[in-house]
Parts: sequence; C-alpha cells; structure tokens
Amino acid sequence: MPIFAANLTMMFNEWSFLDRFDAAADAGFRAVEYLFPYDHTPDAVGERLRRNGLTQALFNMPPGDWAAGERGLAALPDRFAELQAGVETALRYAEATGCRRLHLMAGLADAADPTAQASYRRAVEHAADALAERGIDLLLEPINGRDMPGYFLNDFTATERLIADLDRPNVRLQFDLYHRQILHGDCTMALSRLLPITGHVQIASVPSRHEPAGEELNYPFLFAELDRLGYEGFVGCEYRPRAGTLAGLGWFTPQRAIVTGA
Ligand SMILES: O=C(O)C(=O)[C@@H](O)CO
Ligand SMILES: [Mg+2]
Repeated sequence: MPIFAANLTMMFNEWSFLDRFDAAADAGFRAVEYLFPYDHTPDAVGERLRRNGLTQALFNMPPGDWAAGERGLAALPDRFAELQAGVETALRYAEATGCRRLHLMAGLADAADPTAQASYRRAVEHAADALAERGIDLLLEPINGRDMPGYFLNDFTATERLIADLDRPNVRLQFDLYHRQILHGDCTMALSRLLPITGHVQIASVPSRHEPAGEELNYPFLFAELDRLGYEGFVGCEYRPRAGTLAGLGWFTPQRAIVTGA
C-alpha cells in the first residue's frame, strides 16, 4: 500500500488547524499535506509534526489573495516580485517542517496567451532553481476547470511536455487522480506512463470529491497499480469527507506499523 498523507485542509476540519495534526496521527496517518500553513508560524507547524511523528509530504507556495479568488501567481506577469517573495516564505516553512516537495500554483490566466505562458515558464524556472539549492522538488499540478474555472494549468499533456522541455530533475508532476479523471480519464495508463515524472499523487472520488471509495474510480485497483509500478512516494488524501472525517475512514488501513516497522 502507498503511504497516505491526510490533507489537513479538507480532512479533520472538526478540529482547529493545529489540532488536525494530532487527530490525523491518532487516526493512524504517518504523513500530512495541506494547502497553506501561512496563518501559523513555521515553528508551531514543525512542533506539531514532531510531536506526532508525522512527515510533511507537501504544501503549496503562497497563492496571492486566495480569499479574493486568486489561485496562484506564476502565470501573472505583473506579480513576479510577489512570487519571488512567496518562494522564500515557502522555503522557510519547508525548512521548519522538513518538507521535500512544494506545489507552485499557476493562477487564473488564458492557457493560450503567450504572455501568460512566458510568465509561467519564468516563474517555474525561478522556483525550480531556488528549490534545487535546498534539494526540494517543485510540483506542477493540472487542475480541472470545473473546480477552478480559468485555471492556467489545465492539461496533463501540456504539463508533461513542459516538464520534459524544462529538463530539470526537481520539476515533477503532481498527479491528482481526481483532476486526471475529470480532464482526460484513462487514469491507469496515464499513471503507468507518467509515474517516472510524478513526484506526488492525490486522490478523491469522482465526481463528488468525497472519500476514495465507490463512484467512477476503482481505488483498490489503482492502489494495487501504484504498488505494481513501484511508486514509493506519498498519496495525498485530498477529499472532503462525506459525513465526518473519522466516520469516513472505512477505506483506510491505519499505517503506523508500515512506516515504523513496528
Ligand atoms: O486543488 C487541488 O487539487 C490541489 O492539489 C491544491 O493544491 C490546489 O489548490
Ligand atoms: Mg490536488
């Protein structure tokens, strides 16, 4: 079985953000991810991880004004200075949390606009170089336009081409099976083809984005496929519990013994 990371933005919302770390560990998770840690100090987040023996699998770099609807800055040419500052902020949190992967959100922009394309590439190259100095991977995630209308990075093939073209070992695909199924389908074959460039996997049922059980995707089959392919990374549980986080964990086998070897 892959190592599951509880997504603390979507799961364990019955607790305050910092208490979600304790709750996830109590439920048997050994790793966590979330969208943004920036409302809390790096030390406070790091302390919760250490206290619970949790690994920080992933988080996102600052996305601009999220509350106002912004979804990243990379494709926005006028926001490069803010993006550079965001990379430095994210690196401070990565250091405090030991996190080895950061997701750079692209922003809302026309994917066919050459100015947005040039801005995105410049931002990705800047972030990739800054992260490479610390041995951290930069993740790029195609996101479907039903969940995020107008999002710049909305195609797995274009992302695959960009990663090949950039040819930097620390730029990798964030393969969210939920977005993949909505955008293109063909999840199993895509996993097998794209796994060599994949740095992180995420899951949720389609179409509801609830627990990875039932509906369009056969997750027991996909988990077995990840094992068969030798995937050794994390699988982020980026889903909204249908009726309470703990009540919905029937699909999950607590992973204490697997990671600790106990
Ligand atoms: O929406 C998703 O899917 C994500 O993984 C987020 O990191 C983007 O906000
Ligand atoms: Mg995702």
